[in-house]
Amino acid sequence: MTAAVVEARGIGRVLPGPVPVTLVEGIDLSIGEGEFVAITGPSGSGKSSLLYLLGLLDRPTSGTVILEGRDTAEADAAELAALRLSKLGFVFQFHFLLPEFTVLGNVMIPMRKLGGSPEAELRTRAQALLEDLGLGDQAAKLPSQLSGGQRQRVAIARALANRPRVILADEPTGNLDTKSAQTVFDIFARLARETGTTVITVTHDEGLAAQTSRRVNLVDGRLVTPGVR
Ligand SMILES: Nc1ncnc2c1ncn2[C@@H]1O[C@H](COP(=O)(O)OP(=O)(O)OP(=O)(O)O)[C@@H](O)[C@H]1O
Repeated sequence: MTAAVVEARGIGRVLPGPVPVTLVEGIDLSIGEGEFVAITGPSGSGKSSLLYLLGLLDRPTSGTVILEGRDTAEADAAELAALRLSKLGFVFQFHFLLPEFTVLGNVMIPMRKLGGSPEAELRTRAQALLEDLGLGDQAAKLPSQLSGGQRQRVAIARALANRPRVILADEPTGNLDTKSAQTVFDIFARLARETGTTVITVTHDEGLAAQTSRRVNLVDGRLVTPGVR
């Protein structure tokens, strides 16, 4: 078996307060290279919370997340930010593209942040990513000139900018029509299959979840095996 890319060891997240709120608890997971995983479960079951923990956007209050064999429990905020920038790519329900930047400019933002390559090389790589996602002729446009489905594909290109090991997506099709939603899942499946990128996506769409290679089902913040209560 190949080594895990992302591993959760007994992770839980409790929001402190007079009445503490448990978002997730006791999650053990090991996700390998090129897996395409759907996190499913009823509304409020903790899907987004789990995704944020796996994506190092939030810290567990118990347990730990291991990324490519590295225990992130001791990492400080700057180290977590560096890991997110270089190893992870995020796609959300809303595209969060910067409206004043062109499509190409948006894809180049994480590349510039990471640095280390000449501008011309970044430009070429961003253009190639857009072409790969069927957006080659949209590079000079502003996000406002694109359709919702195209904007989400730009957001995927931006998530792929620094060649992440893992793409984490939170209801990436929640705002899209059926056809655009299918395109997003086709892209994810191809990325996983052809490039070995691990894709972890939250979805409440059963038809889309069925297209992934693995389901992680949550009920009340805990993992359950589908069909077993
Ligand atoms: N900041 C917060 N304060 C209080 N409760 C919260 C907070 N964040 C999340 N919760 C609660 O924790 C639970 C898990 O939330 P989470 O968003 O992870 O669930 P989800 O499965 O992604 O839900 P949905 O499908 O509706 O997006 C929910 O009951 C939610 O209301």
